[in-house]
Amino acid sequence: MSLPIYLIGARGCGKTTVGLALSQALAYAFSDTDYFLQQTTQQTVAEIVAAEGWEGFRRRETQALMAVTAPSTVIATGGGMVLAEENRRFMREHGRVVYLKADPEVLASRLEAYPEEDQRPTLTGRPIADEMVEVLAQRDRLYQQAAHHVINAMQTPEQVVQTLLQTLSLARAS
Ligand SMILES: Nc1ncnc2c1ncn2[C@@H]1O[C@H](COP(=O)(O)OP(=O)(O)OP(=O)(O)O)[C@@H](O)[C@H]1O
Ligand SMILES: O=C(O)C1=C[C@@H](O)[C@@H](O)[C@H](O)C1
Ligand SMILES: [Mg+2]
Repeated sequence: MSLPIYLIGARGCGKTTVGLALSQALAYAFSDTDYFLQQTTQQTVAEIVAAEGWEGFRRRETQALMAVTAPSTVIATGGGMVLAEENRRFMREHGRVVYLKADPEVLASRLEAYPEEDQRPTLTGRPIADEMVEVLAQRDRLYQQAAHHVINAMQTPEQVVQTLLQTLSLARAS
């Protein structure tokens, strides 16, 4: 059995989209911490945050990360998973961690096209483009710190999957 692969990065970088395709290419299982939370609570992110605040959501997110961790699994994490040092350490110790990195303008244009506000309630109260700049300014360092590999996520999903496959097999060989 192989170590889990954790995909990290900001909202819209493609963790869910690319993660599912990568799992199929590797014949791995696929889990998504946001989806896991939605299924286990029967609530959207927006509903959890309204009831328990972001603090409550973050607590649940840490539990979700541990619950979905399993061998031969691609795990799409929530965009804020790296905020807790505990989560960064857990992922690095239990698997391979890949940061899907993209510029804020690219992320904002993807999210403006498909906001999915139930799953992505505002983090700052500011327009998406401004929020993305602010969030990346705060988190880029944390994504870099947590990651074993950094991948350019501003390619088509198919290209991102190919880059991931190459990067992960090179990593295994070295
Ligand atoms: N490489 C890509 N090129 C173009 N569009 C993409 C790419 N990856 C994802 N998208 C699109 O961007 C949107 C967000 O993608 P996705 O839900 O996979 O992001 P995410 O990283 O899982 O975000 P979140 O942190 O909110 O869960 C979707 O509409 C998806 O189709
Ligand atoms: O970037 C974030 O903080 C978030 C990203 C989403 O995946 C969800 O986990 C939630 O909307 C929070
Ligand atoms: Mg996602």
